[in-house]
Amino acid sequence: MDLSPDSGARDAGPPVPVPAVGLAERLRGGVSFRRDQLGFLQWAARTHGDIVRFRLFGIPMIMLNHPDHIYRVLVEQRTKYDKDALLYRLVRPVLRDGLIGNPGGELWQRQRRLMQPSFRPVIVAKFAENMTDETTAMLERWERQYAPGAVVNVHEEFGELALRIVNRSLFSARVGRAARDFAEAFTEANALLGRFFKFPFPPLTVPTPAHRRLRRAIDRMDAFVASFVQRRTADPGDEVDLLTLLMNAVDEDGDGRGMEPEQLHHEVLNLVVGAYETTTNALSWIFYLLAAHPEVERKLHEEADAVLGGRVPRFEDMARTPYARSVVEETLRLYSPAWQFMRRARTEDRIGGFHIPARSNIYLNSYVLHRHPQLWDDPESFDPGRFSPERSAGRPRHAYMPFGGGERICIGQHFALTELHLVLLTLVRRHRFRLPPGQPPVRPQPLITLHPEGGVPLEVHPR
Ligand code: HEM
Repeated sequence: MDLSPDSGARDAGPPVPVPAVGLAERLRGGVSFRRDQLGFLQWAARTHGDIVRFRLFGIPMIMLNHPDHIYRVLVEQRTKYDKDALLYRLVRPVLRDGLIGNPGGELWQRQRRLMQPSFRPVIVAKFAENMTDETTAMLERWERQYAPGAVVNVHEEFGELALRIVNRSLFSARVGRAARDFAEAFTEANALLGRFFKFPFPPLTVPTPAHRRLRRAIDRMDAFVASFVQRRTADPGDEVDLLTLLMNAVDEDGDGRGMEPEQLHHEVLNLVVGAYETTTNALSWIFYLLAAHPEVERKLHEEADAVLGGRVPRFEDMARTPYARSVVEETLRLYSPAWQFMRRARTEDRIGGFHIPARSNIYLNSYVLHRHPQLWDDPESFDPGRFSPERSAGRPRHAYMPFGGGERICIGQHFALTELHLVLLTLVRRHRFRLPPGQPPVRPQPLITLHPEGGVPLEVHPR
C-alpha cells in the first residue's frame, strides 16, 4: 500500500494553511455541492489531496482523508476535538443530550461508562435469537404474500425488520401501530433535516411550516419512547432487555447512581434512532450488491450450507462464516450508512504540517475515504475477498471506519454487525436475489444517512 506519509514530511517548519477549493475553481470544475454532494467531495479530494478546505453554505469545513490525520483527531489528540459541530447541532433538537449528538465532556463520559457494558458482545449474543426469529417470521410472511420470483421492495421490508429487532431487544415489544408511527415520524424528521444540505434553513426557533412539522415529528417520537419507559417504571416486570439493563445501570466508577429519567428517555431515543435507519440501509445495500453479483452469492451459499446444513443460524455461527462477515464489511465500505461525521477543533492544532485554526469544523467522510485509490485496489468494485486476513494485513487502522473510531466509536457496533451477519445468513439459507430486468442502478442518496434512492426492488426466488 503506497500512501504518501505527508505527516512527517511537513512537521519540521511552521504550519501551512490547508489547501482551499476556491470559488472560481469550483465553477470551472463544474461540480456543485448542492447538486451532487458525493461527486463534489470526491472531486475535492482528487484535486487537492488528503486534506482540503471548502465552504459549505459559507461555513468553512476541513475534510480529512488520510488515516494518520483521522487517527490524530479521533484518538491521539481527541481532547482537542469535540462534537459541538454543525452536523450535531443540526440533529440536537431531535437527539438532545443523548450519546450521539452530545458535544462531549463529563456528561458524555458518564453516560458512556453507564451504557457501554450493555453493548458488550456477551450481552449482544442474548439478542441474537430476536434477530433470527424476526427474520424467519418475515420470510414466512414473504412465502405467503409473494409468488416465487416476485419483485419485492426489500428496503421497505428491511425497515420494518430493523424496527422489529430493535424494539424487541430494547423493550421486549412486538411492532405494532405505535412503532409504525415512530417510523413515519422518523422518516419525516430525517427528510426535513437532510434538506439542510441543499437549502440551509434558519434556526429551529423560527416557526416556519417545516419547523412546525419537525416539532410534531419529534413529539411523536418522544411519545413512542415515553410509553415504554413509563410503563416499565410503573411495573419493572421480569423482562431482560436493553431497557432493563439501562434502568439498572449505575455509575460504579463515579457517583454510584443511575440515569436521571429525562436522560434515560433521551438515550433510549438515541438508540432507536441510531439502530433503526443505519441497519435498514445497510441491509438494503447488502442485498442489492448480492443481487448484482451472483458469483458472490454463490460463495455465500456454499459457506452457509456447509456450516448451517439448513438450520437457522446461531450467534456462534458467525465465527465460522468469515465470508458472510466479509460481505457485510465490504458493503459497509462502499455504502456506509453513517457516511459523514464531524468534529470541532476546541483549540488550534497542527495536522500533517497544516494549520488547523481553533473552532474549525473537521469533516470526516467514509464514502470518500473508503474509495481512496491508494488504500483500496479498484475501489469501486464489490470484492468481499479484500477483507480476508491476508489482504487486510498492513491496511492502516483508520482507513476503514464505518462505525467511526476512538472513544466515540459506535456503541452499537457489535449489535449492528451481529444483526447484519445473522439476517444475511438467515435469508440466503432459503432464498436468492436478482435485479429485475431493466432495473436502473440504485443510486446512493446522501441525507443524514446514505439511502438507496427510490428503494431497492429485487426479485426474490426460492433456492
Ligand atoms: C450499520 C449500522 C450502524 C452504523 C454504520 C453506525 C455508525 C455510527 C458511527 C459512524 C458513529 C460515530 C459518529 C461520530 O463519531 O461522530 C456512531 C455512533 C453511535 N451509534 Fe451507531 N451505527 C450503526 C448502528 C448502531 C446501532 C445498532 C446502535 C444502537 C443499538 C447505534 C447507536 C449509536 C450511538 C448511541 C452512537 C453514539 C456513541 C457515542 O458518541 O458515544 N448505532 N454510529
